[in-house]
Amino acid sequence: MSSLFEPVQAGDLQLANRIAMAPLTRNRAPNAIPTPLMATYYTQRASAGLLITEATAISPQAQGYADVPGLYGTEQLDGWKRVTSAVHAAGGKIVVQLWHVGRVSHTELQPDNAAPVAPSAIRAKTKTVLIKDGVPTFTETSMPRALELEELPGIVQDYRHAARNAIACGFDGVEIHGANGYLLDQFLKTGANQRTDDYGGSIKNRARLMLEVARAIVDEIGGGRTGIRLSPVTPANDIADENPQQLFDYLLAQLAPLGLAYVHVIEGATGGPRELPDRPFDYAALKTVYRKAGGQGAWMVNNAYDRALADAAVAAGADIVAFGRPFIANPDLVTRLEKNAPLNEPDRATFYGGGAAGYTDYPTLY
Ligand SMILES: C=C(C(=O)O)c1ccccc1
Repeated sequence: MSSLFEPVQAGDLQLANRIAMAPLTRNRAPNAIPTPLMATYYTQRASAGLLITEATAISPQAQGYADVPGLYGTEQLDGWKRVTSAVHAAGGKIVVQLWHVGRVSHTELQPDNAAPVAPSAIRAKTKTVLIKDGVPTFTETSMPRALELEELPGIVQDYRHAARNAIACGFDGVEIHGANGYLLDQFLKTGANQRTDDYGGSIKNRARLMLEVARAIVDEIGGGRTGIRLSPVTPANDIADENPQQLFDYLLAQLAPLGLAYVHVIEGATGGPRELPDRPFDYAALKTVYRKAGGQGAWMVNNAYDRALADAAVAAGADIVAFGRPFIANPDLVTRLEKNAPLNEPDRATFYGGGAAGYTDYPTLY
């Protein structure tokens, strides 16, 4: 029976163990430029089988929170090269999560203070983070405008270009952020997408943009270096769909032939309950659909896992378990899990914004 602590292959990625660090937004990249402190932070956690970076904007339009990194400007790429070099020197593997926030943004963060973009002009009842007088401040998102059909190929190109940049920066691959009510998830789901053109209405049409992006990235860097993150039933950022099981069965069947390195599935509400009585979902059935359609990518599971739950998931067939908040406070989480050692508790007050406090100052066991 597989163990959390044994090596695993995910596409082209040979991982030392089955523990991944989930993407964690930390708002510590002023002007979207990764800092030396970020290189320290990721390197401290390099014992993870796979590091997945915090969500990283593919373009200025893709930005939705203050001080989150980008992957489209020279200084940003130089910052990321410092991160990947340091992680590789420590023996780690790292992929970057490619992000377009869509409607989860604010005019203050958009080029020319424009309205954020979305599949439809429907405001998300959620908040984003602006920095006001140096203080991270949760602020209502702005009313978005609906993207014109003619704009969509350009967004697909932005994803392709970001994937090319990622490899040039030394990343081992990319993770497509298709979850948590951001742009690609907005197009997928009926609560945010009420278009009447080829990108709205039917399940096939609503999945179109996500699949065009996935195919473009696979064409650019290869499926073996491409993962995707999905959240079938999360309510994050005011997202919902009328029939998630049918929607994701279709999506996974279409993703199966792409040879992806992994499929990363958030179970339940992101950072919240794993079971949602009003939003039932059969994850095992979804994995079966993916495998029956020929999908061979590693199956990565996430949300509120601990050692016992992770062992059970791996015994039941999960290939990788992603841990989020535990990695914030425990840079040596792999060792602590293996030894069933106590975990440091994360300080929520320093999750978003700031400097070394609550970022690189958590103690290790040894
Ligand atoms: C990128 C995020 C996600 O995927 O939920 C995020 C953004 C801001 C705060 C927490 C998480």
